Amino acid sequence: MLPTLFYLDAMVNIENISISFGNLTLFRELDLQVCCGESVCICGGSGSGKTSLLKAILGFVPLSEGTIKVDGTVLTPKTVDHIRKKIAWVPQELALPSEWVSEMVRMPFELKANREAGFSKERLMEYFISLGLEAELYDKRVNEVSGGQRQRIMLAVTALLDKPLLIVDEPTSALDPESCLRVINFFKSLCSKGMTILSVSHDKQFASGCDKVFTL
Ligand SMILES: Nc1ncnc2c1ncn2[C@@H]1O[C@H](COP(=O)(O)OP(=O)(O)OP(=O)(O)O)[C@@H](O)[C@H]1O
Repeated sequence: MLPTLFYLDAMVNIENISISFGNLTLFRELDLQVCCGESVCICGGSGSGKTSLLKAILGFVPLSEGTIKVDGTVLTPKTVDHIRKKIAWVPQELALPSEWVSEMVRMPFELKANREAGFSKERLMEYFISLGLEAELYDKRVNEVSGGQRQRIMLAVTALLDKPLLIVDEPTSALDPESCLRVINFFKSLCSKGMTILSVSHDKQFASGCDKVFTL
């Protein structure tokens, strides 16, 4: 009975997957389980396939073998839209085409997969405080905020989407140790509310603040 219970509690269940691009095989027969409410960080050398693994969970990169289940649903072309609705995704390079921060923070709520989520400036401001962001940033132009501020603004927005699974690529790459600690604590508070977080990072400080580290 125990294995069944374990799988019921897995938010992400990756079994025996391999990913290749033409002749380039990134990895073979990989298994990974991420339980509900857990924060897991994927580490590994540059080019080892960390981002490709995240994209495979979102259905953007095909598998050459194996299966991925998200919240109990096997990822297939038929289920991919349903699965994407459960995921808030923060890519490494964020280029949202907005002039103002106040516009940029609303853009993810206009996507088809996020229509059920409601934007709340009040909650966003609470997340700004947790992440050490000044409220005034909300009324600035996007080109007036730093890379590290933009990174944390997008983490706050993504949390606001209220999805069960948050997938983040290099959340602290532009942050100093103090801001990194704020992100670690922010993620801990999201996990304590039941959110599951899967991230990719080269940052040892960030990785040490996650529940588990998986090396690719
Ligand atoms: N769509 C694609 N088509 C062909 N090759 C690709 C594609 N996407 C990624 N690759 C290649 O796959 C390899 C792994 O890329 P990936 O971005 O997953 O690595 P990574 O571990 O996240 O790297 P980094 O730490 O440098 O960000 C790289 O050699 C990359 O060039």
